[in-house]
Amino acid sequence: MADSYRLVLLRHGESAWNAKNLFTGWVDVDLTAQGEEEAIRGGKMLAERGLLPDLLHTSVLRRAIRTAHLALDAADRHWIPVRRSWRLNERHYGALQGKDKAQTLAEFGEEQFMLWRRSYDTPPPALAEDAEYSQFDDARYAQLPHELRPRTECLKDVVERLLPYWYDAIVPDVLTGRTVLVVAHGNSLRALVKHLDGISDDAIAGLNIPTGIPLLYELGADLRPLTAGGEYLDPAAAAEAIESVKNQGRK
Ligand SMILES: O=C(O)[C@@H](CO)OP(=O)(O)O
Repeated sequence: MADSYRLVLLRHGESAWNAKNLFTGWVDVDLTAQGEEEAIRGGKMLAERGLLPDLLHTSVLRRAIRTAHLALDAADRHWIPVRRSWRLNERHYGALQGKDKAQTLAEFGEEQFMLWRRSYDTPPPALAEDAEYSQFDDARYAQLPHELRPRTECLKDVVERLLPYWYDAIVPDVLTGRTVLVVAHGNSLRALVKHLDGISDDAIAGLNIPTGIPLLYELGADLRPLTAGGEYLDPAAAAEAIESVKNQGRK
């Protein structure tokens, strides 16, 4: 058995709706030109640190799939095996999908806005199955039993749907001793980091993940981080970007 294992987490680069400040969730928006640059830069950081991924896991959303491709291409690792799962998708934002964050804050006030954005167990109102920004009948979820298709999710729901994939698909890859890259989303990665670092339901509200900056976790034999919180490959850029994610919605 190896002494330690390597896991790299990467949030997709800036998306079109990140740039417009809209709640996104499961809406399948693309990267902006800046998001593409972030992805390429993320891949270069991996190569410069000698952290060449051997195996890739992504969500089934375009912004994560394209970020992974651009990053791996930049690191000359575009050929590695990949598995994708809806369980790595962004948190489903319910009826907030497509809504402007600043307008939502102005309409509902700071407390409700932050409860919806960052509380562990308060989901936004459910989205009707036939609403404009519903993914209920999207072909990529056709194999998913009706009752598993979310209409809204809080972070607790994300932890519960993500962990089976962590244990059944990602952990076996990590235990091979190869470098595993997971490209996903702000809130699905918050759910994974909560699990890895054992962060409390209250404290997770204060944790934000920046776009496009690889986060390295060295895990011990018990699959717990050797360094709490892992290591951002560009800590200064990460600190700055974390502040801006935290303040989204505020002018
Ligand atoms: O809109 C979303 O899906 C997420 C990530 O962009 O937003 P937030 O950071 O507000 O949870």
